[in-house]
Amino acid sequence: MTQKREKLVLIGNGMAGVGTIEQILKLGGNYEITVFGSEPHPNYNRIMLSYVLEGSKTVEDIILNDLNWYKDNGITLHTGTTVTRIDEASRQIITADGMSVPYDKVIIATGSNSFILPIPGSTKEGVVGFRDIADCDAMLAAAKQYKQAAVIGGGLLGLEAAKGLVNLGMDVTVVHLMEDLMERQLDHNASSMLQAELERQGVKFAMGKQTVELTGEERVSGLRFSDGTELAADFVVMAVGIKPNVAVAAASGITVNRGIVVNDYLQTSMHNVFSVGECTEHRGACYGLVAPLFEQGMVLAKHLCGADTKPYEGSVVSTKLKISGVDVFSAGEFIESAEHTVISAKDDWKKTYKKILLKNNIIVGAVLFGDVTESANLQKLVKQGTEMTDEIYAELMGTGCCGSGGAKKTMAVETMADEEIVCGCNGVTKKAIVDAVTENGFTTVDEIKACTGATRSCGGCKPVVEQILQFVLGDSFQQSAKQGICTCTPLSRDEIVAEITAKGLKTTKEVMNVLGWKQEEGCSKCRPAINYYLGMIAPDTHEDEKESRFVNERMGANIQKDGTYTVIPRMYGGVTTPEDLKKIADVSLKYDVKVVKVTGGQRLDLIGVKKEDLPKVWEELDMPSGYGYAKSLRTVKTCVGSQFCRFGTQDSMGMGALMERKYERLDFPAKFKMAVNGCPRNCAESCTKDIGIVGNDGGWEIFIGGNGGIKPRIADSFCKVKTDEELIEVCSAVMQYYRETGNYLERTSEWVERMGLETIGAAILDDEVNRKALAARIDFALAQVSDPWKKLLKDDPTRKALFEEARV
Ligand SMILES: Cc1cc2nc3c(=O)[nH]c(=O)nc-3n(C[C@H](O)[C@H](O)[C@H](O)COP(=O)(O)OP(=O)(O)OC[C@H]3O[C@@H](n4cnc5c(N)ncnc54)[C@H](O)[C@@H]3O)c2cc1C
Ligand SMILES: NC(=O)c1ccc[n+]([C@@H]2O[C@H](COP(=O)([O-])OP(=O)(O)OC[C@H]3O[C@@H](n4cnc5c(N)ncnc54)[C@H](O)[C@@H]3O)[C@@H](O)[C@H]2O)c1
Ligand code: SF4
Ligand code: FES
Repeated sequence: MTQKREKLVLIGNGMAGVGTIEQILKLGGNYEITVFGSEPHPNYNRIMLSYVLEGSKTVEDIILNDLNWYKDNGITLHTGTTVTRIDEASRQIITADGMSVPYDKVIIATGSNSFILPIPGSTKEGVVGFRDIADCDAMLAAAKQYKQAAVIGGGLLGLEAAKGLVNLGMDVTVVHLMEDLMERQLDHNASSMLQAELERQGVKFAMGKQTVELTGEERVSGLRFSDGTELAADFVVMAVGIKPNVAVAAASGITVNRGIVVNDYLQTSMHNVFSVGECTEHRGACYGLVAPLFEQGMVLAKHLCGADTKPYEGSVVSTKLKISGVDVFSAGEFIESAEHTVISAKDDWKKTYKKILLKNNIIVGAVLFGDVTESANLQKLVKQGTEMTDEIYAELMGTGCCGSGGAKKTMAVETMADEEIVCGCNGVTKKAIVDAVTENGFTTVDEIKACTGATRSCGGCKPVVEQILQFVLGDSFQQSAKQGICTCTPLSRDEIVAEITAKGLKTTKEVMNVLGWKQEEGCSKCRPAINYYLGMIAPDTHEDEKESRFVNERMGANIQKDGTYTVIPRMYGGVTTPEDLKKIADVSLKYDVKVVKVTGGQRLDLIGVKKEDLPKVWEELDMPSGYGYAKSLRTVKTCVGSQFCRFGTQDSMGMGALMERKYERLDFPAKFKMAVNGCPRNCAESCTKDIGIVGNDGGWEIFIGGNGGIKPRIADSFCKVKTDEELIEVCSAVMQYYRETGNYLERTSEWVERMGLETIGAAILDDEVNRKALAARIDFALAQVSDPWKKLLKDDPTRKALFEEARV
């Protein structure tokens, strides 16, 4: 006779609750599981909402367990269903919509709610917290319609929200109560360095301000502060902390304080009812970060499965701000007092800061800014209450002899317990990583990420994951530690390019075969990259492999949400003629183009062309493609310049058109944008372009490495030239050097940072022979390119296969 399974009900479908269920499943717990969640989504990674807002991830990307996972594990899931109370007498869970479900055991994991300041105006339209997908959607929508945002609260959440809104194009002011940002994690030094860096990235600050009212009619229009000053804002995000959500527990008669009170085995005051996550109060502490929640979940899962477990004794927390270009870390105690011994180093030139606090020679806390390479190590030392020694000091402060660091670091992971969580964001233990190496043969961080989830969120655990790999793989680590371009190969980009050149490899298949790819067919990461490298190395003989290109490049147009495409005809230098405009209008009317949009690069974008109409549209336009989809020169934006403008000293329109004609159609590692301006007023915004050109001092100034996208970067001034010929030679050399040394998909903004401006200058400005050779090589490559549409329109079979049959 089979044993009757106990009914386990989870209230709260968030990271802590579902993390516990995952552990129970791993331990083979024999439960019939039901999950209730108020949100309409399956379990997702709340941490990554900051990336959704920033635009680097979508909601789909952050789903941790999709609906199939629940089904596959026999879990009954009720989304969009709020539990109101637990009826102990009848052992039933009662929901707001009248459902009652029997239980044997219950886990409450209802998380927290955003704390909304109880001030007049806080319920006005345009005021949100930042907690869930719905809040994130509200912020994304507001950014499209409104421009002036205020984020109240300069903690972790407020700063990540502010940076996200800046990326969305809003003018953002962080309003902070204290004089120091993140005062719960950072000391004054780190805090001011952080503020300076964020100001550089476009965030504004109003410090030491207490908001007493949100003004406006129905919609918020501003903030009023206690000192009588005001700030205009048509959108307000409250990020002033969280409030544990104890509603279900309180309504059920369970003891609550700030959170739901539990003992060391996560038991509440009600028999058979447990609690984990942000809603929980353990030994007087409520946590607001995921690492402690996973630690709680691990103890509870073992307890519920009858496995041996130590009691939960509390957690030491550490934080990492998820804003690119801002490296800040804090763990344990961070404000010094008389009982502390302080070790610190501040470097105003490198903009780095390190502070370590000792109490009776035990490492009790640390703050890092700028260089966080020691963060994982420090986190562990603080957590274990390690005594400071000469060796550890040398390791942390970089004063030891070189060569011994690696060994010491692996010693640190060697002493780590198997069950210790390495990746706080995803609850991955040391054992899970070791198993992924020993049982599955994985050898790289990427493979560990795909298998276990470690490093998938904030990335803060990557150094420890690397150290574990080093520890388990020993001598063979060096070979695998260098990251391949994808999981199909341990070879780096440079090694692949060298092998292709040395062995004269001709096709992606050949490269994969000869260089021993783990997956015969490669993957979507390596195939387009190799196709690019092959074309860059042998522009005259390489046969472009359409099947290795991304869909937009195969189709020669950008696919849209609704499955239609956009068509961008080339307009050299952003200049057109009445005849071309008429052609565009006629074709748009004939093929029912829904919207004609002027792009940021001064082109016309015909949006909503059906796939089967694409060849006819191009045929009838009879204009070159603007390559709006390609990893090649997109546009050369120009200002009016000396032909018409009163200030113009150079012919920017003429030079822009010349440049666009010269460099169009050639493949680059990533998309490439240019601008040409007639004078330093810079109306066509050279500073955010891969190459920006500005008429200056009777000649031209060349800027490189600018970017206005997700990771904005102001271009660096590269050099000044006197003549048009010099201008073209330098631009040609920069482009070819980028083509030859850039990683596939690496924008020039990243390339300049990686290579260093000095290296690029040495290769191009200081070495005339090399400059001329680079310029000659790009001319040779340019001589091989042709209009793809002209070719395609004559190639019936390809045209049919691409545009008239179902697959793309
Ligand atoms: C934007 C953002 C970024 C963050 N970044 C980080 C980070 O980088 N690092 C870090 O460690 N932490 C970060 N955090 C905090 C982290 O996300 C939380 O600590 C963690 O998600 C809490 O998990 P939880 O399961 O306890 O609560 P939650 O994730 O809040 O889950 C609780 C769930 O229960 C549901 N629920 C509540 N009441 C009921 C009810 N009565 N019936 C049914 N369902 C109910 C809620 O709708 C919710 O879905 C971030 C938080 C946010 C908002
Ligand atoms: N990278 C990360 O680890 C990360 C990112 C986002 C959120 N989170 C977590 O999410 C939770 C919420 O984050 P949070 O930043 O809102 O909480 P928080 O409590 O860490 O910070 C709130 C901040 O708001 C300030 N504040 C309070 N009242 C204010 C007022 N009236 N006006 C202006 N400022 C005021 C406080 O001084 C404090 O610095 C926290 O638990 C946090 O740890 C973590
Ligand atoms: S950048 Fe100078 S030349 Fe060009 S339009 Fe502006 S003011 Fe005129
Ligand atoms: S600790 Fe954040 S991804 Fe691992």
